[in-house]
Amino acid sequence: MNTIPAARTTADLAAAFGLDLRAGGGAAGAPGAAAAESVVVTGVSLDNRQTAHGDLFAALPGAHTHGAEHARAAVDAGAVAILTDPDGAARLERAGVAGVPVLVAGDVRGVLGAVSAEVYHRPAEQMRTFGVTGTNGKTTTTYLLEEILHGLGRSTGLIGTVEIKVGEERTPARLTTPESPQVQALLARMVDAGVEDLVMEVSSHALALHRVDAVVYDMVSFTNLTADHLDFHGDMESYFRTKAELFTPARARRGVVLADDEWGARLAAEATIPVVTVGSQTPPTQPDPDTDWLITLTHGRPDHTEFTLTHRDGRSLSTAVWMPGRFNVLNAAVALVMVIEAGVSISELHDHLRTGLRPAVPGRMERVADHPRCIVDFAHNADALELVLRALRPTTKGRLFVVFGATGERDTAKRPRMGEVAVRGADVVVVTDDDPHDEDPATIRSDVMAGALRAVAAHQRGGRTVDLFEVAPRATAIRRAVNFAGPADTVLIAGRGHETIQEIAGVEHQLDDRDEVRAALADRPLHPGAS
Ligand SMILES: CC(=O)N[C@H]1[C@@H](OP(=O)(O)OP(=O)(O)OC[C@H]2O[C@@H](n3ccc(=O)[nH]c3=O)[C@H](O)[C@@H]2O)O[C@H](CO)[C@@H](O)[C@@H]1O[C@H](C)C(=O)N[C@@H](C)C(=O)N[C@H](CCC(=O)O)C(=O)O
Ligand SMILES: Nc1ncnc2c1ncn2[C@@H]1O[C@H](COP(=O)(O)OP(=O)(O)OP(=O)(O)O)[C@@H](O)[C@H]1O
Repeated sequence: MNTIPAARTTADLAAAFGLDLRAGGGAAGAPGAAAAESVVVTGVSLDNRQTAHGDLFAALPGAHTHGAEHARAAVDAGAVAILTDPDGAARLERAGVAGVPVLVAGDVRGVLGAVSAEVYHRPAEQMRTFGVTGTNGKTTTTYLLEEILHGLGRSTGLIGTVEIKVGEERTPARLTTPESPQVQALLARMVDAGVEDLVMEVSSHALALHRVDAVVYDMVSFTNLTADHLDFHGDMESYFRTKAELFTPARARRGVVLADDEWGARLAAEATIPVVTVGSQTPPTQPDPDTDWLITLTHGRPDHTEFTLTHRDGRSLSTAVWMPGRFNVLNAAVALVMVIEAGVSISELHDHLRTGLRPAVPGRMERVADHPRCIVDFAHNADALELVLRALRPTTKGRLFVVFGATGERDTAKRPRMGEVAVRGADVVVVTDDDPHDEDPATIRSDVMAGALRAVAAHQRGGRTVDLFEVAPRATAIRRAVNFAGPADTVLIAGRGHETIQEIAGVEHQLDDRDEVRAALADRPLHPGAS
């Protein structure tokens, strides 16, 4: 619900965005031309199931349907005007949808962000905005940023994969970056709730699908780019170019780029906004001597890593991040540099940094139990899986188990690669289901197994043994791994993190990896350990 007095007439919107205003498509019962011009719009929606009274209903062409097919239902739900493309307008006319004015644009997605921002009174301009992009690390970095900003006494709002937070109010998220009407409505609610800083994940889908048009972030960051979402982007080059769009003046004012990988280095060189670079000097990567902020890992402990961040000009800070994995130091460094480059001095951060950063990120390296140590993580591509296994190895006294699968109807190329890295990094590999969606789970598992088996064969030649199992359903796989593990072992359950719904053939099943671990441990009296 938007409590900002959003109000724009259809004539205002038509004039501002060059839209063709039609009085109800000429159908019987349509308002006259004058009436059509003065209809007041108080919100925007693009799904009839989320339409409220006073909304402009954006009827978009989609991969499955045209929103115009749902316009009648949207009007019944209270929509007072429709924004669509010429095809949509023709559909409305054919279906005899009447009674509300129709605004026509050549490319509805192309104008929707700006239209939504206008209807909600451009809320992004009324707070400080931070956006984070990258294949991995967006969610973690946003929670780190939120923690740092809270430490400074700021009131924050957060939009990301796990949840949406407006002040104290928390709602589970459906997309990493919502569609533009929801983004603008949320931002308006945040302004209303007194939020000073917005912290938000910006996915590559969001950039390609215009979900954050009309938001010019004050500070953006890039964590990394690795193979994922190639079903949508086609190849790494176009995936990179989509992400790089965030580092242009139309979308952001300043940026922070983690330049450890070739993509980061290239982004820093090609960005058309001022950017600072962050780099680490831990082997195997060597930072560019021109790196602005250098990360040095000082002490790796089982639960936290201490590190120092030094600017070329001599400024320096030391702190720790209480999440396992070198990659979480990088996430923490990016979050800190974003805040510092936004104008906060290191001395202002001092008290907070003394205790280190301890964000509670649901389903990200979340330690669910000890003896065996059971960790639930969201690693769902080959790079993340490899890094997580590498991060857990030094603190695993016994064997390292991994239970994971791959998502259905998404990037199929990553499946065998995930199988390979699991075998390379773990001692016991259990391949199971992730979210199959409408794809046959057995086919997905066999794609993952193909890579895993190749890697097992290679390892055997090298004299190392890895136990490989295929177990479904997922709850059984978790149970087997937990039962089989000894107290000194580590069991990583990867891929679903915070998620609680598993979709199989259109049916949603309740499944929370963390609950499954706890249940399995509860049935294992010899090795109690659930925390
Ligand atoms: C590939 C993609 O992003 N698709 C998005 C696209 O779906 P689509 O083209 O299939 O839409 P459609 O189902 O044909 O519907 C067309 C229009 O009719 C409307 N409609 C449809 C049915 C109905 O009953 N009523 C109705 O009004 C829809 O809202 C839509 O506006 O438009 C829909 C609504 O506008 C989005 O919800 C949908 O995201 C889907 C759910 C999705 O899964 N997207 C993922 C891939 C995504 O965006 N992921 C990124 C990245 C995450 C990461 O980094 O890991 C994210 O930001 O979440
Ligand atoms: N900087 C990083 N580099 C590589 N891997 C990382 C990094 N940070 C986190 N990861 C791994 O990737 C997983 C996803 O992390 P996170 O949720 O923070 O990223 P994300 O970009 O939000 O992912 P998604 O867009 O899929 O939601 C983590 O569970 C961890 O395994």
